[in-house]
Amino acid sequence: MNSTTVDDPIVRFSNVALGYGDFTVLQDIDLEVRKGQVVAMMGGSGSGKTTLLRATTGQITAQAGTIQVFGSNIAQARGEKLRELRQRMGVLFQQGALFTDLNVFENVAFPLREHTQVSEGQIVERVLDKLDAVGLRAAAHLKISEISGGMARRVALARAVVLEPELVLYDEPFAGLDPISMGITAQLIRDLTDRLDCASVLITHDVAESFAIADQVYMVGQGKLIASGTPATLADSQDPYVRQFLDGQPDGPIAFHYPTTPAFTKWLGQHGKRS
Ligand SMILES: Nc1ncnc2c1ncn2[C@@H]1O[C@H](COP(=O)(O)OP(=O)(O)OP(=O)(O)O)[C@@H](O)[C@H]1O
Repeated sequence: MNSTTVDDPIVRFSNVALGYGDFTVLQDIDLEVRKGQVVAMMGGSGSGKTTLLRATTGQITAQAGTIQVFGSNIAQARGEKLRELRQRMGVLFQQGALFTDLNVFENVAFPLREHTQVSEGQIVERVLDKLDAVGLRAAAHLKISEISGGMARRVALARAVVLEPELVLYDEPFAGLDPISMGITAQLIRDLTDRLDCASVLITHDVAESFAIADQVYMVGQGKLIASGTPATLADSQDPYVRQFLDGQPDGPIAFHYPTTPAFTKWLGQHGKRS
């Protein structure tokens, strides 16, 4: 069994192609995520960010190339091995749905009760510690209906890290938040990464928030990796795609039209038309 050493990246994509059926969304992807890093994976709508996240968790397998997570080829991991790899990851989904019939404390305690045998005393300690990290220790007793949307996001964040994962994946962590909550969430992600010494991957299109906390940025578009580097390097880039994305310009190389896929061509053919 492979296992990571200090120098190994936590996630490594080598010449990876990803897609669905005969539709390839992204190809020639090389990327690395290392311990202690916050890595932002950015790109326009439909560019393949969520697809990258699904590939990292092993929900989809690469059409080409290899994806290593914690030193293991995720495509070859099955059953117990896949479960073990996934237990080392925390995922914060965009709709980080909380259990509305449980209070804040019980929501965060849930993964501990499900996946560990730790004592009740340990549960109280660990849950309060994570709630403290997101500034909600004193909200432990509240019902989910009694907290705001921004607070709910922080509870979901505490729940995503309560098992102290080595890798945390955030799917659009800033979506739908007001500017202040966005800034707080970004800083929380940075602080939690440093505090747990884990790696964090953000799937996002929010430039300001992710650039403020990321060590490394990967930008996807036009079916490939368009740019990678530190936020400062990307901010200086003159690449037209990078500029259009960072400056939010409506006109530029980023396509407005959804690309024609084999599945669409087939569908069109069934309607007596050609693309
Ligand atoms: N299950 C699926 N089956 C077929 N095609 C899919 C599937 N999921 C996503 N796609 C396609 O893959 C491409 C990339 O989608 P993805 O969700 O990864 O983009 P994204 O960058 O996360 O977009 P957004 O920011 O809008 O959420 C899109 O063209 C999408 O239609």
